Amino acid sequence: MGDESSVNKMIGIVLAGGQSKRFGQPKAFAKRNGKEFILYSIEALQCITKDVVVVIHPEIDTKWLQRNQLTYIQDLELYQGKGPLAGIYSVMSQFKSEWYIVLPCDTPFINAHLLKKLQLYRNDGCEAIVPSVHGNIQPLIAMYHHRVKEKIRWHLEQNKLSMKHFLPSIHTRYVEINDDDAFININTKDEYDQYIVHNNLFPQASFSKTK
Ligand SMILES: Nc1nc2c(ncn2[C@@H]2O[C@H](COP(=O)(O)OP(=O)(O)OP(=O)(O)O)[C@@H](O)[C@H]2O)c(=O)[nH]1
Repeated sequence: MGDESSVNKMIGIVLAGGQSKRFGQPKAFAKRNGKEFILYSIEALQCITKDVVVVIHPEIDTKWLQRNQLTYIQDLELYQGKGPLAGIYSVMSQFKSEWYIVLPCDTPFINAHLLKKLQLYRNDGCEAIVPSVHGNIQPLIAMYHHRVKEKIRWHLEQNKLSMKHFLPSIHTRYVEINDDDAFININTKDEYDQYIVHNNLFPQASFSKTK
């Protein structure tokens, strides 16, 4: 991955460095239709780019990742525990690319079609392309230009870790997307029962507000 030119290159990032506290076990490996949640994210990204990096929590068992021949790292030590910005920065600082396309590990209804829509805006001169669904922005299902790397570092250093506060500091293009199910993320066992076990999707679905 490292020695190709970074121009026009796209790297996929799967954020799996969270603690899954509300879920009670690593939600990346919870399953929908027999398939791990994280694999839905990986496969959607693989439709866009062959270069996908998974950023894992230190306690995740890596055997599954190795079996599936996936590239994975942990958050840089300095920024561990600092949330999604730490994951994005950790990949940006180790894998060179022009653009990075980010997904969380807990959106098992995600699809590549949505990601392809975001890509259409990458020549707009913007630094981030972020979907909005019924007014809820989704910065963890988004694209970031390599230019924002140092700004992310600054936010990490200042402990300004909220994505919602980070986005206004860069040139962000918001894209309204109405594929409601694609944005469903699973945080709790109740949500797992509702969306996965009972397949109780939109219009009942509610979208997690970004921290
Ligand atoms: N690399 C990295 N990813 C993170 C970090 N914190 C959260 N994420 C990921 O960001 C996504 C959204 O995070 P949350 O929904 O809050 O997940 P979580 O932190 O595991 O869940 P809780 O512990 O219940 O808050 C998930 O895919 C997480 O794995 C982090 O510090 N580093």
